[in-house]
Amino acid sequence: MNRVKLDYSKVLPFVGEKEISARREKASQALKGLENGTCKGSEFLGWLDLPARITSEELDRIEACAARLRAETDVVVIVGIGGSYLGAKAVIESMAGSFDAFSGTKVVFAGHNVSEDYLYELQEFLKDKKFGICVISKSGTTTEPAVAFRLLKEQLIGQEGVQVSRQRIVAITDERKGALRALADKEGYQTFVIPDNVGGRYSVLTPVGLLPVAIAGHDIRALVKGAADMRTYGKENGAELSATYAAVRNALYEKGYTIEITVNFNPKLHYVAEWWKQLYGESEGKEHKGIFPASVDFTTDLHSMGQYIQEGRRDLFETVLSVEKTKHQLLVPCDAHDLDKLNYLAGKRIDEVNKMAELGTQLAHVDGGVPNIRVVIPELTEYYLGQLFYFYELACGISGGILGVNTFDQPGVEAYKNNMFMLLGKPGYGK
Ligand SMILES: O=P(O)(O)OC[C@H]1O[C@](O)(CO)[C@@H](O)[C@@H]1O
Repeated sequence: MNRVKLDYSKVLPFVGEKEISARREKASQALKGLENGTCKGSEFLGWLDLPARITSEELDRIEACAARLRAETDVVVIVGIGGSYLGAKAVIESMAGSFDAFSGTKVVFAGHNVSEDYLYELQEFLKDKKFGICVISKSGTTTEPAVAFRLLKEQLIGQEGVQVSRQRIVAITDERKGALRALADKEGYQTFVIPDNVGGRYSVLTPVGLLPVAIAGHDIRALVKGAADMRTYGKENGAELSATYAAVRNALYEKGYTIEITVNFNPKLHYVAEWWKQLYGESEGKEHKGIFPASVDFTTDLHSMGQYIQEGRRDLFETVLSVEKTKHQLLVPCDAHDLDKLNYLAGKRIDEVNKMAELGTQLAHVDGGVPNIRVVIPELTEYYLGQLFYFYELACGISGGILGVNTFDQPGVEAYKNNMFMLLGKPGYGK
């Protein structure tokens, strides 16, 4: 099986194999805790075998719903925040053409902020369009998507009437409880279920990620297959890939490298890093512990963040997402006058320039004292994204186990919500 690979050779000048092996033992213990359900937060382990559990009938149902919405609408608004939008956004941004949005995109996002101008401008954009809404919330009560959904539902009813709106709204939420479940059942919306035992940041392979990706016209069966193959591969070798990444990053953390920067050299991966930041930040940032997840887009950000990474505080390490094969081919043109002195590149693939920038940057940052992990993705397809998602999910479960936190809860997210509710005068939240 051609697969995602891990190269931690550029970490060894900072932490030796012995230190990494010591964490591998902890990783094996953490993996056992996941596999036999004895870890903290074990009520949220539904993601572990999710890829194999997804039935062809469920994929059929998701694809049929996507086809219906694609046929009936000009655009579908995906309403959700955190894990209820980042997985879908990551796949869609990775698979879409860089300028597709300018030639009529099929999906737009809302509910991932509570910006008045964003929502106003979205409503203006939708005024002359036949649109659908895919509203996603596991709890069914998160404020940002709820505000966006209230606005968009009202607009859809205003533009198309109640009956049509009921056909154009699909809800993805809890099977039985929550405000969105109650509303969807009352209005008769088509619904899909987020399994109780799958947390939001682990839900990309549930309808949360799969339906928006299918609406956008991408291959959800390949996405699931990639994740399933990575699960199978892991079962055959003690989750070697994920356990190694977890062991290496924890060995670095224990040596004072407390910030991990996920780097891409392909801008389409920007939202994969955003998805990764929630997965790792919300899983590990507890008890005043955890590696802070950051991200940069190279070589773009080498012209903004490059100085800090090269010569700032030495508490950083990088994980570079490297896509081996580009989708297209393009050569540097030759110029008769060569006034820009670029003819030394003439005839070379643009990707060769990018790959040498990647290697040159890794070498410079290692020389500057920044350990470098490299995750190699054969090519940017739904299949390899599925592998990558599962690799990161399993590694996160293991890494949180090594850190000793409950990887699967997120108590800290309630603090801002309670203050916001109190400040907004929500009943029962005091003054
Ligand atoms: O799907 P929901 O319940 O609206 O939650 C959205 C996001 O908000 C969080 O609960 C944090 O507030 C994340 O864990 C989750 O992915």
